[in-house]
Amino acid sequence: MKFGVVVFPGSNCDQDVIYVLEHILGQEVVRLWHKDHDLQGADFIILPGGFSFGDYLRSGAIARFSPIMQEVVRFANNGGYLMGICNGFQILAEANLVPGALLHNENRKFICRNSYLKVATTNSMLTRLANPDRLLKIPVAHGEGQYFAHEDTIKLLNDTDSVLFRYCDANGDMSSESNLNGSIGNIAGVCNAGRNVFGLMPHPERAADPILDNQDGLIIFESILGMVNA
Ligand SMILES: NC(=O)CC[C@H](N)C(=O)O
Repeated sequence: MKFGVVVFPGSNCDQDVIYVLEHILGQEVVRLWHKDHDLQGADFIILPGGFSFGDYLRSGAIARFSPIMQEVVRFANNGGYLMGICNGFQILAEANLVPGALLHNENRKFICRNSYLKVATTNSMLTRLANPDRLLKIPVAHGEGQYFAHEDTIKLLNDTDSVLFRYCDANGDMSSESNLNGSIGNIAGVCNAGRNVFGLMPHPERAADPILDNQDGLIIFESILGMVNA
């Protein structure tokens, strides 16, 4: 599979995701500058994490108007696969490619720590190989990660099995203390109605290299590829 990783001014997780795809998973990756208009034939586009345009106005609010987003929107509307991680998720929400919005964390603090996640569905390209009985430990690092949507949208997401991940604690408990940023329904990741656009706040690329002693994020990339990297 050929991956395209979009780089905006202020992206800072592009190289991490490229490293995982190329060196851990042996995939072909092209780096796409935000001013480009050509997705270079990529089969799967990733908007990586970071602080595009310094998070001015709102995280993702300016990047959403970068020239390449015209192509990205067209690609997604034609069924192309697209994943936004953290700032990438914020850009997808600003572009209305996934439902909902990412607000400032409830405690108004930047949160940088491991999160524990429940895989809410295996009915998605990102989670199809995951074991729903096993929690994932994946780092988060964000100031604006509180998922919010109108209650009708939340109902629709639940009814259509479109919530991918929910925050919990190390025991799988979903009480309010385990909801690290105050997201509605502990939502940490969602997909769109077409199930081809995915957004998540945790950083699976930061939990994929054996040297880090935590490869819980790898199952997301392996699910995308439809194969376990033995
Ligand atoms: N790690 C990131 O992608 C940071 C996300 C975003 N800029 C925030 O602080 O909310």
